Amino acid sequence: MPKETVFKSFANPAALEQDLAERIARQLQHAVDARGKASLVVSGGSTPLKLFQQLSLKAIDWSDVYITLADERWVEADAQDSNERLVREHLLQNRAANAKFRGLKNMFATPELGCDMAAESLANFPRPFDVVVLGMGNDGHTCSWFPCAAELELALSTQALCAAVNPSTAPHPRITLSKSGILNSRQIYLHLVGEQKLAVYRQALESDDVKAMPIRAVLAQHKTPVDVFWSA
Ligand SMILES: O=C(O)[C@H](O)[C@@H](O)[C@H](O)[C@H](O)COP(=O)(O)O
Repeated sequence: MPKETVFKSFANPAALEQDLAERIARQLQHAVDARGKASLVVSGGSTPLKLFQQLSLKAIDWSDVYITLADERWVEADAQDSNERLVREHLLQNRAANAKFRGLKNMFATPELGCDMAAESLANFPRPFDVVVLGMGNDGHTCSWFPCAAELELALSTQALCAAVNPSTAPHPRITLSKSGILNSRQIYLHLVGEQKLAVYRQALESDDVKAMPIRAVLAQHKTPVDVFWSA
């Protein structure tokens, strides 16, 4: 289990989003006050959209906040399935429009070719990352660490910041932050909504077989605090 696991349960997603947005904003501002700038890593998917909206309204020094993605589909930045598009439309709005955003997709044809450049583009991000917000799929993936992917082992073992992944169970080639990249953080939040995600989370706690459920790479470690925020 992580060194400081907290499980917070909420009656509805709105209550969770309000609380989590407040926590993240406080931690980002604290990082800016302490070190001059802050870094935030967010996930795509459907779960965080309203959290992004809440966060975008917070009155913090957004121009000192560096934001990137936990993973990205290798599609154009304005494509429907792009996590960058999602972040631009939902997070980089209101007060957060001043944040410094760097996506992971670049001009290379494949994530394999674009991996090094994606990592280099994050060179001026404060590390450890101040806050990382992760989601989880019903197959136990987080980031783009898909159980089925041939590249999973590399994504979990490389010391490089980024890895390419070609999942057979999800659309698009992907680029993902590696396990070492994600765990080099001051705080990880796992954001889960609904009974099914709760059941998957409980299942993940039952074993340490990371290949079967890669979220275990985050849950079964002692380096970085993980707070689980779940709502019905
Ligand atoms: O780009 C992505 O898809 C993600 O970063 C991914 O890891 C996501 O967080 C989970 O698949 C949960 O997705 P939902 O929030 O849609 O359930």
